[in-house]
Amino acid sequence: MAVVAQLSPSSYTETTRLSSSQLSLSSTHLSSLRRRAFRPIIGPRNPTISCSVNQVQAPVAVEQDDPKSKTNDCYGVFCLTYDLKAEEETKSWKKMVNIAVSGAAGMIANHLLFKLAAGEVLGPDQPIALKLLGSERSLQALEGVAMELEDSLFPLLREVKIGINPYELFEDAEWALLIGAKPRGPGMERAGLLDINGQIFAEQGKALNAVASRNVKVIVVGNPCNTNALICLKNAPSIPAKNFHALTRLDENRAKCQLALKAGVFYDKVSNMTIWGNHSTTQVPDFLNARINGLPVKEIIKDHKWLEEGFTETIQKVRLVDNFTLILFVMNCIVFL
Ligand SMILES: NC(=O)c1ccc[n+]([C@@H]2O[C@H](COP(=O)([O-])OP(=O)(O)OC[C@H]3O[C@@H](n4cnc5c(N)ncnc54)[C@H](O)[C@@H]3O)[C@@H](O)[C@H]2O)c1
Ligand SMILES: O=C(O)C[C@H](O)C(=O)O
Repeated sequence: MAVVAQLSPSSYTETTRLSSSQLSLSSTHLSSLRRRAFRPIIGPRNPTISCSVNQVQAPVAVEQDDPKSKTNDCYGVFCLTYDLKAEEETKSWKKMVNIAVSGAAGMIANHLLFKLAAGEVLGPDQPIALKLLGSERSLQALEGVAMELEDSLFPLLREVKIGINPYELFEDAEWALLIGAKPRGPGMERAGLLDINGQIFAEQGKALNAVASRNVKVIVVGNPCNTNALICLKNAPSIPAKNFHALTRLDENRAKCQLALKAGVFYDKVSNMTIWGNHSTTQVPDFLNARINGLPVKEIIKDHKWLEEGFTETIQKVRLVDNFTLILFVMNCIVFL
C-alpha cells in the first residue's frame, strides 16, 4: 500500500469551488473512493475530510491502492463526475461512446486521439470516453498523452483511462482501435512482424471477447494488419466477424497515385481500383479492372511491362513515412462504419 499526503487548505477551497459550480454528481458515473484517493480532494463529497485552516496541522497520510493500479484508472481531471443531462449546452448531446485505443502512446494514436477528442471524427454532439491501452514500456509516455488531453479541455472528452491491461481498458468498448504493435524496421517485411505482433492481437481478441460491447467495432492497424485482424476475430467468437476490419486503404490510394502519375492525370481520374489480398507483398493491385478517365488502364498506359512489374512491386513494398495519411484513413473508416 502506498500513501499520499492529504492536501493543503488552499487546494481544498479551490476544488470545492470547482465541484460545486461546474460539476454535478451523476448516479451512473463512476465515482469510487479509489479515484478520490489519488486525485486532490473532492471537498464535501468525501466524508472522511473535515478540514478547515485551524484544523490542519501537518500532512496526514491517507491510504491509496498500489500505485501501479493507478494507471488502470481514470486520469487526472477525468476522475471528476459530471452530468451531461443537467447542463443546457450538453443535454441534447448523444449518449457517450466508449473508445478503446491500443498503442495510445505511439505515433499514429498520438495524432488520432486529438482528432477524436475534438469531435472531428464522430461529430460535435458525441461525447467520448477514451480508454488508452499502452505497453509497460510506454506507460510514462501514455501518461504524458493523457496529460495533454487534460490540458486541451476538449468539451466532448469526458473520460480518460490509461493502463496496460486490455481486460480493464476494453470494458464495454464500442470501438476498439487496435494500433499498438511493433512497426517494421529497415529491410523487414510486414509479415516479419507476425511472431511478435500476432500474440498481441490474440490476447486483445480474448479481452474483447470477455469484456467489450457485443457490438464493438474493431479496426486493426498494427501490422501485418489483415492477419492480426483475423487472429483477433478468431479469439473473439462472441463478437460478429463482420465487426472486424483491417486498415488496408493505403494500398488502394497508392495504386491510384501511381497510375495517375504514369498517365499524367490527376488521381481523381482513376477509378475502380481494387487490391486483392493482404496489406503485404502478396497483394495484387488490380490494374486490369481499374479505369483512367473511364477507359481501361492498358489503353492509357502503354508501358505494360511497368504495369506488370514496377507498378505492382511499388504498391507491394512502399512504406509510409508520414503516418498522417493513416490517421485520416482511420477517421474515415470510423465515419464509414
Ligand atoms: N495498416 C496500415 O496501413 C499501417 C500504417 C502505418 C503503420 N501501421 C502499423 O501500426 C503499428 C503502430 O505504428 P506506430 O507508428 O504508431 O508505432 P509506434 O512504435 O510509434 O507506436 C506503437 C505503440 O504501441 C505500443 N505497444 C506495443 N505493444 C503493445 C501492446 N501489447 N498493447 C498496447 N500497446 C502496445 C508501443 O509501446 C508503442 O507506444 C505498427 O505495427 C505499424 O506497422 C499500419
Ligand atoms: O509498411 C509499413 O510498415 C507501414 C504501413 O503499413 C505502410 O504501408 O506504410
